[in-house]
Amino acid sequence: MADQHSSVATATTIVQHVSEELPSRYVLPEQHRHGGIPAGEAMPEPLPVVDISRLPTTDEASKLRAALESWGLFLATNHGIEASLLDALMDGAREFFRQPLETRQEFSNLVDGTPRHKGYTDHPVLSQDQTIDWFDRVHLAIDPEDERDLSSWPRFFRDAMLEYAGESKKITDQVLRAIATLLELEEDHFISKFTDRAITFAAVNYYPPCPAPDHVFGFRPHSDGRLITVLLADNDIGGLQVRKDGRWYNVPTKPGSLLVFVGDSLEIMSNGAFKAAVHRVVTNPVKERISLAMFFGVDGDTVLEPASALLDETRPSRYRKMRTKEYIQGILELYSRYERMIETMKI
Ligand SMILES: O=C(O)CCC(=O)C(=O)O
Ligand SMILES: [Fe+2]
Repeated sequence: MADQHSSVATATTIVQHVSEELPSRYVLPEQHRHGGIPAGEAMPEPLPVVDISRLPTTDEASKLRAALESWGLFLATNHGIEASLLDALMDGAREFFRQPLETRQEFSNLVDGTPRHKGYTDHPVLSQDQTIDWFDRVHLAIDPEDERDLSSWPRFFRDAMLEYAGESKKITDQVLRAIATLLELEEDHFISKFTDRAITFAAVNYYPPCPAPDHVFGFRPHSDGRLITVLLADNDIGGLQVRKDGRWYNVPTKPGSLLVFVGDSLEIMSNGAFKAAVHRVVTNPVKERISLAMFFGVDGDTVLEPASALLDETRPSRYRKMRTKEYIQGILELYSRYERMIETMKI
């Protein structure tokens, strides 16, 4: 999420020392508490499932449309990625987070004390008085390729991650082709924007057990900034929730499948036809949880704006234009105040 991180003790470290009392910087201000009830509701209908291998067919494309219109999120099946690769990623991630702090810090995001948007960190902190969420993460720059810096990736999941990055990009391309077709745009409308400077990031998230789940967020409510997020979520433990009409619903997982989210950039480019999924993670008092998010975005200089073919006199632009890098910077600034950048873009 953020480009800046602090060097304070991580949630993982804190949880080893604190059993009942939370350090105050994790404790949510009263107005942001989730009603003291971290449990979300069961979805009123099953989470839509899209068979990626059937996506070019109109049947499957209409399922995709329904999924995007109702939740901005769906479960992707038959995506072509071997279950063994997904398992290797999860196992590698789990192994990394089980290492002593010393080992984890070999991959720190700090270079001479200065945070970068790569490496191992506790939750992004923009100011010292901001509350933070109960998770640690490893950020990896995947694209552009010249920023990849493989030697700095934790060996525990390096090879699996590299393979997975390529495979999940194929899913993203298939989904974006189908979405362009649904919007009656050229099939390559979105993927033609993935130039060799396009940005792909991976985040490996770790939520340690939390002694007070109703006083913290695992990950505060947000939508992802890029076009598409492909998420590999822990099958053993829930916690991810999505918001719809002001209510929070538990997102189910399915072994072998992936979750695909619409991000803010796609919401803007589709002129709001498909809205970004607002989601959050709640913690568990006894179980740890791991997820792996792959964010696919356009390059920083690309202007985010609705596709011109979607605009005419009767369908005006519903969003202001902004360069991607400024948009992402805006997300980071508003994040500390629990606000969403996309709201400031609406006309
Ligand atoms: O942990 C999860 O399930 C979601 C993570 C997430 O929302 C993110 O990395 O942006
Ligand atoms: Fe997210």
